Amino acid sequence: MENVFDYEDIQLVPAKAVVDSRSECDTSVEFGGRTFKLPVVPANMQTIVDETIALYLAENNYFYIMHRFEPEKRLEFAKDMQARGLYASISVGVKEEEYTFVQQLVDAGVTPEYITIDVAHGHSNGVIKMIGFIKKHLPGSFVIAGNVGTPEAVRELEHAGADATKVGIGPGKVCITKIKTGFGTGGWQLAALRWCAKAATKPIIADGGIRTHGDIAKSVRFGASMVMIGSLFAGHEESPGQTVEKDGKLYKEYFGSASEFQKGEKKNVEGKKMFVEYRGPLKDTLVEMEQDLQSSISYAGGDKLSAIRTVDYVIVKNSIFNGDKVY
Ligand SMILES: NC(=O)C1=CN([C@@H]2O[C@H](COP(=O)(O)OP(=O)(O)OC[C@H]3O[C@@H](n4cnc5c(N)ncnc54)[C@H](OP(=O)(O)O)[C@@H]3O)[C@@H](O)[C@H]2O)C=CC1
Ligand SMILES: Nc1nc2c(ncn2[C@@H]2O[C@H](COP(=O)(O)O)[C@@H](O)[C@H]2O)c(=O)[nH]1
Repeated sequence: MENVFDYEDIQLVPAKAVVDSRSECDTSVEFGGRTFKLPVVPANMQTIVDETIALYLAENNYFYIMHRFEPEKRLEFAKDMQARGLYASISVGVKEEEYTFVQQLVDAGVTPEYITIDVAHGHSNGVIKMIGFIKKHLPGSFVIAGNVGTPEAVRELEHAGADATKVGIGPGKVCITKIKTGFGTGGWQLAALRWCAKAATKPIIADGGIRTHGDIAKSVRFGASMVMIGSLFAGHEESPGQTVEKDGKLYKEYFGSASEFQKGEKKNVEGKKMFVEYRGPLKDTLVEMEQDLQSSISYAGGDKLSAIRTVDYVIVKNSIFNGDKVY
């Protein structure tokens, strides 16, 4: 693979504006038959999303994916969202009990609008089998499968019936997969996204490694329909992680789904726990993301998200921050 780069190595090249105000730019995206305000989804992790946040996001036309770490709550959650006239979007794993859970959904007559198969190594027979099972028994669900990091994996999961694939092995902020195993897309996530997107015939979710709002535009440029973000969503008032105070400053807990903390045991640990700075209300960040993306669209010379997909870019190799910090 030639041209290996990551988010900080790329700058998008401005084109002449066609709008008189950034507010004219439309950041909405169609994904799985619905239109959402932003091409952004908070990570399906226990310190990022809970029932309250999922409800807020669905009610306000944002995409969400509920995590799978309180498995017994999922059926009622899906029923409750649909009873409110909202879409249900849940996660599953691939172990035997997850087949029982999918069967429970079928027996209860509940078809979640979105089901995400959420495992570390998505290019596997276990995931292919689960895609087939869901597609057979809940054909109305839009199935997102991951995580993967190669075009072969994207093709194979699409071929198995996945409606979208999720790309990103190890670029996450609380990820230690790259250190513990030597594998993954950490350090070249944007190039991996581009590589996978070239092979994809269905939407791709870019997952992990987003450190600034500009990285959302870059993900869209390199083929993402949706961008999954953990760390930038961890520090909010509503974020489910614990709030702690240190030297008069507030922080929120953020831990990996494969951390010892999440698993409750030291077995195949590929994640860590950290604290991120408190950032205030979630809705303020969502508004700021929308405004920043509107600005990106205007720099792309258009008034819709699709304008970003074709802009020129340059490779600037790790130099754009020059020691500056964004937050
Ligand atoms: N995006 C990323 O880079 C990563 C994300 N994660 C997140 O951590 C959580 C836990 O993930 P995961 O451990 O997969 O979930 P599970 O513990 O539910 O494991 C899923 C199944 O896949 C098997 N499995 C896990 N890793 C591999 C592998 N490398 N090769 C073959 N089989 C494997 C497991 O068996 P067994 O445990 O016996 O091996 C198990 O049967 C998920 O939310 C996932 O998204 C974790 C690591 C990387
Ligand atoms: N290798 C691991 N990756 C993990 C773990 N828990 C979650 N994740 C992935 O990280 C992204 C979020 O990344 P961020 O850079 O936006 O913070 C998340 O969506 C998962 O794909 C883990 O324990 N190990």
